[in-house]
Amino acid sequence: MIEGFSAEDVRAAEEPLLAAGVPLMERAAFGLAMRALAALRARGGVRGARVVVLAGRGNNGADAMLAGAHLAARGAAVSTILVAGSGVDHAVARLRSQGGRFLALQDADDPRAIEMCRTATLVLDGVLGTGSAANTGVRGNARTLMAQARGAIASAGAFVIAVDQPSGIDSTTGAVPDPQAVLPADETVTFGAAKAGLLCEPAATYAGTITVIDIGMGAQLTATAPVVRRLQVADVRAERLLRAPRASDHKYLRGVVGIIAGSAHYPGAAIMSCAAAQHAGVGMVRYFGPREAASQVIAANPQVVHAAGRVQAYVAGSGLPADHDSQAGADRELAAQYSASAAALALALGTASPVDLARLGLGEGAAPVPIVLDAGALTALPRNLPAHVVLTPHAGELASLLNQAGHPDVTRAGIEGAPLRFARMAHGIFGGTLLLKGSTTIIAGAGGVWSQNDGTAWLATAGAGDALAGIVGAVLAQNSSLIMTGRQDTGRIVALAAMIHGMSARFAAGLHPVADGQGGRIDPDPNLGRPITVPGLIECIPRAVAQLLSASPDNGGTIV
Ligand SMILES: NC(=O)C1=CN([C@@H]2O[C@H](COP(=O)(O)OP(=O)(O)OC[C@H]3O[C@@H](n4cnc5c(N)ncnc54)[C@H](O)[C@@H]3O)[C@@H](O)[C@H]2O)[C@@H](O)CC1
Ligand SMILES: [K+]
Repeated sequence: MIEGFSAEDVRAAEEPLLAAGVPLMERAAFGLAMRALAALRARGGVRGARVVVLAGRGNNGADAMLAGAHLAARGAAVSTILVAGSGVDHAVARLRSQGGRFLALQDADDPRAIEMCRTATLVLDGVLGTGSAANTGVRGNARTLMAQARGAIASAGAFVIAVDQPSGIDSTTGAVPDPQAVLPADETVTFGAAKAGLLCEPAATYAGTITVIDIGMGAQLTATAPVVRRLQVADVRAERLLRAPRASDHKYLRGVVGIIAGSAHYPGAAIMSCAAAQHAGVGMVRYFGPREAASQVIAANPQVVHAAGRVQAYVAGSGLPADHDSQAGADRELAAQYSASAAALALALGTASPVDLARLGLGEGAAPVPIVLDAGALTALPRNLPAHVVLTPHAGELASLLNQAGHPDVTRAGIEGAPLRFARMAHGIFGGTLLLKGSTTIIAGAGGVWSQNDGTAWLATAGAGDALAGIVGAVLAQNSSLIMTGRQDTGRIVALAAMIHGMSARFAAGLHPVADGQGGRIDPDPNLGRPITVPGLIECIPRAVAQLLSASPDNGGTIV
């Protein structure tokens, strides 16, 4: 598990160690230098390599310069641009003593600074760290330089390491107030613990590979709640989050998912959602929909059962239009789908009427089960939903939900610029467990916030969300009794679903899974991969499940 902390909490954890004289900065700089050396060795060697240090006047710049001194001692040509005109004295002196050269920036347009960047092999971005004013981005001369240097550094093909964080991002929220002045990094070498903002969009896009350098403050943070967590392959195994079939299992014990999706006019979402759930390893998928749609679903997935009856989790709304009234008025099938979806939500809330239960093929006294509300089911939601009601909007759908909830100014673009903030806000309003789709998936629930980034940009394709809804339904069904008895956090299980979805997409794109953080690294596969289709992704779900299951014989959960 990767835990992302607020900059404030990391700084608070550092304080007692600093007071005790622990050389945190030396440790940070040494770890940074080791990563920089590895990057240089992979690019033709250290001796004679041209390293450019962009140093602000705070400790972030000092870290970068002290690392620069290690590199200079090993033969690299290290040039430092002091973007604020000066820097921490002892770090300047150390680097100078190793032969480092300096340019104290007085004029933001100084051509010498851009020229240095244009010929760099490696750039260390040490302009701003956790001490920066969060909501402004880089300012002054430093801003002008960063904005101009981006192009020069890109044309040099230089490897960029962000020191602690890319300068100008909000390391707690992941906001990027001034994207034009942020230098995209190939790697972020962060100290002590991952900062939450590195795990959240849009900042995550600028961070590249994240490497956490242990500077000995882990113990200080154990009592601190992380802002976000990220589930990794090893956690799924260690916590036995996936249930492998047992010899004594039959199909009902392996989880049954009920899918209320699509219609005769919109069968694709139902086909994909059912197929995804089936491939994720449940015992049965029941399809709730009109006969004509069902025949298409079954033609594509012959094992799907078109009969109402008992399930351990529902998925409702995929492939159903959001504007119920205008659509359903003209289409009786859609109207029936909406009312089945409403009945399943009522069951989850414990308020189902006999008519609702009959619609779902259930008898009196049927117990609540988890439900996923997707696409057309994401409208006019009640508040204070229990955790086992999972909402899976994309940014546009979340904007509509928040607009309906009395926040007319919230826009899709606004949410994309601050997904963590809006996911928390929506969870605060609606309760339940919220999965906000995006290049990084944010899950906000009663047990905290998860940020999963297991996929690939190829995943931005129609139908990927339908597959996700099916996978979420499958893992909820498999963990239904644990969730409904409070023995498992719904958010953790939804994070697992996002992980299966992302891994499947990477396999379909010919990529390896995102590397597992061993040695403190989160390493994306450098290959670009290839286009994927949603059926291709679905075919790869069993491979993702198998990888996550290995060494995870049984989660001990019973599905009833
Ligand atoms: N506190 C500690 O014990 C440790 C801190 N470390 C490093 O120290 C960093 C934090 O250092 P600081 O607190 O000195 O802060 P920073 O180095 O992040 O920056 C503070 C300085 O930047 C300038 N500044 C602030 N906002 C600005 C803006 N918007 N535009 C341009 N300039 C701006 C200010 O002049 C201020 O002096 C961490 O990110 C990490 O790199 C590490 O050395 C590990 C130990
Ligand atoms: K930085």
